[in-house]
Amino acid sequence: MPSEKSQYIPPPPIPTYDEATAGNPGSSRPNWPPPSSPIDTRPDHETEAQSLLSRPRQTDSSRRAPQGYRPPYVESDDEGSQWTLDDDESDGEDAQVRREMQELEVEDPLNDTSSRSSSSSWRKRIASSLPQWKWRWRLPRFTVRLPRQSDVANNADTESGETRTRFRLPSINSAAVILLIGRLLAIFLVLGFLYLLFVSDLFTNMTRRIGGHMFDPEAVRQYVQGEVNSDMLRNRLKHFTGYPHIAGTEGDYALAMDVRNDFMKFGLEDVTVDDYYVYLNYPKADGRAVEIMSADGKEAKWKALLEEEEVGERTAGRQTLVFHGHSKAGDVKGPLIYANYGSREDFKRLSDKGINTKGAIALVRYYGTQGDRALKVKAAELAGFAGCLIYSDPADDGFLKGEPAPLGRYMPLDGVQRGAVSLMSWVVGDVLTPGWGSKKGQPRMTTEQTPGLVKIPSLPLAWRDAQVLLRHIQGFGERCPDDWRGGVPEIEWWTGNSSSPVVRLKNEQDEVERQEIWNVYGKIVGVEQNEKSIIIGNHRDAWTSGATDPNSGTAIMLEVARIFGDLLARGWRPLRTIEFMSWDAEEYNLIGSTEFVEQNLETLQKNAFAYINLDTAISGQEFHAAASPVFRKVIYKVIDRVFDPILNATLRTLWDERNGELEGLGAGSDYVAFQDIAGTSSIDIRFGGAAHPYHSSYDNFAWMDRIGDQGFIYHNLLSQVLGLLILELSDKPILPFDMGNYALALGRYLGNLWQWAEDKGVNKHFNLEPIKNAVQEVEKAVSEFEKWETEWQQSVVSSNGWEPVGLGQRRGDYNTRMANFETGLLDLELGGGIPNRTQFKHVVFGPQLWSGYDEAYFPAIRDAIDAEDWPLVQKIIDKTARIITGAAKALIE
Ligand SMILES: CC(=O)N[C@@H](CC(=O)O)C(=O)N[C@@H](CCC(=O)O)C(=O)O
Repeated sequence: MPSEKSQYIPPPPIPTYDEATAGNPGSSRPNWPPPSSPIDTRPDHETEAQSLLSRPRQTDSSRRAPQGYRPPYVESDDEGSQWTLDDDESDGEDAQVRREMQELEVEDPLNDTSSRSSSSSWRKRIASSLPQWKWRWRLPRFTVRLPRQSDVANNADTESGETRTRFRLPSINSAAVILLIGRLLAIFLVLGFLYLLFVSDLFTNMTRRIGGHMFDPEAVRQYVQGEVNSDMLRNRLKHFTGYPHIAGTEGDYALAMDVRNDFMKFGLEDVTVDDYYVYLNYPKADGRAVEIMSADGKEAKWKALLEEEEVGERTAGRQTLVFHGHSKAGDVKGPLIYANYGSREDFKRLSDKGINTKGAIALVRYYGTQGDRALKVKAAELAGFAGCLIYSDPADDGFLKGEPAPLGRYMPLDGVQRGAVSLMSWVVGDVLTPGWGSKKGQPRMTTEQTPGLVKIPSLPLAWRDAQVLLRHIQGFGERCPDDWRGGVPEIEWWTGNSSSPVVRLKNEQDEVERQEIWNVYGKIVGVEQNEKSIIIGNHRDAWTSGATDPNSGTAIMLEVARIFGDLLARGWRPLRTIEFMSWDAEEYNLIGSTEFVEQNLETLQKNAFAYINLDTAISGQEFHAAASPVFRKVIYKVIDRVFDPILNATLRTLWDERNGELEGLGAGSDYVAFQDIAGTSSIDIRFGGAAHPYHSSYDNFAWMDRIGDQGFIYHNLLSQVLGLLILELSDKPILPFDMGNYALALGRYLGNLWQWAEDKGVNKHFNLEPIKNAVQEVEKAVSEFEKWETEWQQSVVSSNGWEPVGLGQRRGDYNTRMANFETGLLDLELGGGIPNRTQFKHVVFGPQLWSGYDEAYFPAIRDAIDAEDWPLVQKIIDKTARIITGAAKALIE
C-alpha cells in the first residue's frame, strides 16, 4: 500500500497528503496557494482566500509539473461586468436587466432621485399591490370628541397673564373642569384602546411577522421568478466548470472560497466554512495499468490507454485521470472473465457453468441489473475475483443509444465513467467515522475495519479498451447468452475462464486518511420560528469539470441565493430560516452532507423542517421530483406556475401529460443523511429524462452550452421552481406539508412490500397486519390533526387577518408537529436502525442492501426477508408498527 506521503505529480491538480495538509505546522490549511478566482478581480493580497491561506505562494517549480494546474481564465467578480465577457450575449434586453439590477443594488429609500427611481422600480415589482394578503392590517375606527381647540385656546390665553406674575392655585371654573374631564377621558380612551390592542396581541404578532414592512406574497413570488437570469446562470456555470475540482483539491478549495464570497456578497448571514477530515484516495499518473500479459506472464503484450482523449478547450492539459473513488490499491494478475453487469446473479451463473473465478480479473459493464458500481465490485470480491474492471458499453450508454458526446448526449468510445466504489448503502459518509462527524481529533476506524470499503482493486474503462480485452477471451469459457451480449462492435461474446489470457490490474494511489474538505453555508434568518429551517443543498466537488453533475445545481443554488439576498436587502424576511449549503465530497460516498448531519444531528432532528437537494440538476427537459410524500401538494402548486417556453406549457401540464409521479428517494445523493438519518423530509428536484456523459470529461461547459441546455432555459426554470419552493416552505404561515398523502403513501409502500415478498413466494412467513393497523392510525391521526388548520383559517379570516399570540404559538406548534412526523419515524433506540447498517434510522425509507440507487421502502424488513430470518422479520415488523403508531399519536397528543 502506498504511503500517505507519497508524491503525486499532476496533472490533474490534486495535492498529495503533504501538499494538502501537512507543510504548515499549526495550521490545517493546505500550503498551496489557491488559484485566483475568475470572478474575483481583487489583487490576491486583498482576497479572503489569500488571507486564509496566509502562507507565501509556492514557487518551487519542482513541486508542480509544467503541465499542472493553471488558473482559469480571468473573469470579473462584478456580476455586471460578467455580462460583457461573453461574446454571444444579446445586448439590448440584457443591458436593460443589468440596469435594473444596478438600480436595485444602489437603492436608498431615504435618499436622492436615483434612489427614488429604483424604489419605484421595486415598488412596481413588489409594493404596488400591497397588501392582498389575508393578514390585512386594519385598525378599528373610533372618534373621540374633544373640546374645541378655540375654547381651550381662549382659556389658556385668559390665564396666561396671571401665571406669568405669581403662583396661584388654579381657580376652579366650569370651563377648566370640562377641559380637565375631557382630557382625562381622552387619556382613558387612548389607554383603553392601547390596552385592547395589547391584549388582542395584534402588535406582537404583526410586528414580529413583518418587521415593519409589508410584502405581498404574490408579488414576492413574481419577483423571484422574474429575477432569474439565464445569462448569470450561464456565467456561473462557466466559472464553476473552469477547472477540475475533485474533493479536497486546490480547485475544490478555490471554488469553496468563491461560494463563500458569493454568499457574503449576496448578503447571506452567518456565512461559514465548515471543515471535516475524511478518508479520500487520488490516482497516480503512472500508478494505474491494465495490461494483457504474455503467455509466461512476464511482460505486457498490450496496455490499455485508460485516459480519455484530451477534450481540450478550457480544461486542456488538466483533465482528471480515470479512477474509482475509494478503490482498493493493489497490483493483481489473473485470467480475464467477462461477467455481464456484475450482479450476484451474474456471478452465480458463471459458477453454475463450472467456471472457476478464484483469483481471476472480472470484466463487467456499467448499469443493468446491478446499477450500483460499488456493489458490482463487492459481488466480484465475494465471487473470489482478484480485481474488477468496469466499462461503459455502447448498448447501455453509447452510440447504440444515440449520438455520442461532444456532439450528442452519449458516451464516446474513449469516454470513461469515474465514480466511487465505496458501499454507500452499507456505510454512508466518511467510511472511517460511520455515525459521527469527522472533526479533527475524533476517533476513526482503520481502512481494514470499515465495512464501507471493497477489498479488491478496480478501475473504470472506455469501451475502446474493453473491446481489446473482450477480443482476447473469444473462444474461452462459454458463449454468452443473449442478455449478456453488449454493444461493443466486432466482438464474439464469450465468458472466458481460468485459461483466458492473463490480465494485470494495477491501481496504486495516494490515500489520505484525514483529507480536509470544505462545506460552505449561508443563511437568511427567519422572523417567526427562526430556529426552524428550510435547507437547500448541492455538492460542489466533481470528478471532472462537472457541468451537469453537480455544477448545474451549483449555478442554480447561487442564482436563487442571489435573489433571496436581494429580497433580504429590501427588508423581506421569511417566517422560517433559509439555509444554503455547498457540500464537499459528495462523489466520495456523500461525505460532506453526511458529516454535517452527523455533527448536528440533534438540532436537525428537532429543527430542520425540510431539505431540498440539487445535484445533476439539468440534463434534460423533463421535470422530476423524488421526495418524501409530504411534498406532493406543494410541488404541484409550484410547477403549476412555471411555464416552459420551449415546450409551450406549464411544467404541471407537461408532468400530467407524461403521467408524472412524485418519485421515491433512492440513495444516490446528499438527501440520504437528511432523510434517512435525521428524519428531515427531503426532496430532490431536477430536469432529466435524457442522457449526459456521466462522470466523464465530456460533461463540460461546452457540452452544456451546446447540447445540455442551449440558452440555459432549463437552468432558469429550475431556479424558478427552487425559488418558489423555498418561498412556500419558509414563508407560509402553515407549513404546506401534505400529511394526507403520507398516510396514503404508507399504504402504497406496504402493498409494494407485500407484492415483493409474494413474488419471492415468502409472504407466508410473516404477518404485516401490525403495520397495516399502524397505517390506519396515521390516516385517522392526520384527519384529526388537519382539523385545526381549518379552525385556524376560519379564526384568522373572520378576524380580518388578526392572529393573537396564543393562536400564533399554536400554529408554530402545529407546524413543528407536522415537520417532526418524519423524525418520529426514526428508530432511535440504542442500537436501533437497519440491523448491521445502523447509520440508517428511518423505518420507512433507506437504501436497499444490494441496490444503492433505487428507492426502497421498509429496508430493514427487506434485509431480514432476504436473509430468510423469519423471527427477525416479524420482530422488525412489530417494531416498525410501534414506531409508526407513535409518530401518528405525536401528531395529535
Ligand atoms: C443515481 C445517480 O446517478 N446519482 C448521482 C447523483 C445524482 O444525480 O443524484 C451520483 O453520481 N451519485 C454518486 C454518489 C457517490 C457515492 O455515494 O459514492 C455516484 O457516484 O453514484
